[in-house]
Amino acid sequence: MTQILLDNDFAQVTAITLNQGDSSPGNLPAGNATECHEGLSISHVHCQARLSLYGGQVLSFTPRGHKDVLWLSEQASYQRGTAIRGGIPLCWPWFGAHDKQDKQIKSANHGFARQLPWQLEAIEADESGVTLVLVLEGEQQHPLWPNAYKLKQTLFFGKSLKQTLAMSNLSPDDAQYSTALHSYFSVSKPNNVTIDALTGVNYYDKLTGNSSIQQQSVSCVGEIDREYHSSEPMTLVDSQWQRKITIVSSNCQQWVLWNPGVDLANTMADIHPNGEQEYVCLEAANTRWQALPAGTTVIISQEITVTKL
Ligand SMILES: O=P(O)(O)OC[C@H]1O[C@H](O)[C@H](O)[C@@H](O)[C@@H]1O
Repeated sequence: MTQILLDNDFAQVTAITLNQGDSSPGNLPAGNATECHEGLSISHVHCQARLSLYGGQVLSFTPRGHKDVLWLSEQASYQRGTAIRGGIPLCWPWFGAHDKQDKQIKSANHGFARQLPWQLEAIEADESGVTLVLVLEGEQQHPLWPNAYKLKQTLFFGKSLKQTLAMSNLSPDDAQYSTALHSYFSVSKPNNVTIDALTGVNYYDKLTGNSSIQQQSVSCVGEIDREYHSSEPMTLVDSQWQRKITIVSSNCQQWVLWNPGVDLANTMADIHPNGEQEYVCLEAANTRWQALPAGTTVIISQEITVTKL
């Protein structure tokens, strides 16, 4: 039975179950996976959206009159111990592979926050949109990051999507974090996408290990995996779908541009055939260690807006 969590003049929020094969916003899945995650479906006059409590992960955001802004794999796994492929995974408390990773201590790529169940703390809705607060708290979660911590994610779904992540170090010891709001943007084809604001920006190419300056307009066609050192707003223009997605971040020093390309995607069980032709990841990130002193809170955020060309 569908549980309605909020129902007022402006919005309805319902609890849903997510499992494999379910990629349509707001629908109850008919899949037959052995495991599944709890999710929320949001319907507001300005948008439809969906998220997973596992990972505290936004999966879909569809402002009225537009296609979904986010891409979600049809073969995403909804099993514990794996991350959900698509939407906006939260990479925390480290981005990518932990640099102290060794054979003794295994460390998941992109940290543990995207593979833990978050708690829903609050829901509100008014004429401008729906606000949700999700929380993840823990201590001794991982040998490489034992500090007591609290993450508070505030999501506003309206004409735009506003995402704020407050990271608190609750322990008496200083810590460091790196992070990314790892957005998978749904596009007609990576080849049809331009991101002019990356031109002229210094970047580190994870595939070659070299740093360079982006001389011409960047191609979003994979395989590409780069950290651009810029905190400027980005606009991803899709010439075929005649729309642009603008992302404004705060307190993030990099943008990560990633698409696996066909050969790597074919080795990834959770990307459906040709799925890599349907998205570009542009991630608001702090890819290098940042201070998170004992007893402090650091906040990062992004706002995502889609408009017709
Ligand atoms: O497969 P995942 O662990 O979700 O990582 C997917 C990708 O995320 C980021 O964009 C990184 O820059 C890539 O190096 C990585 O391959």
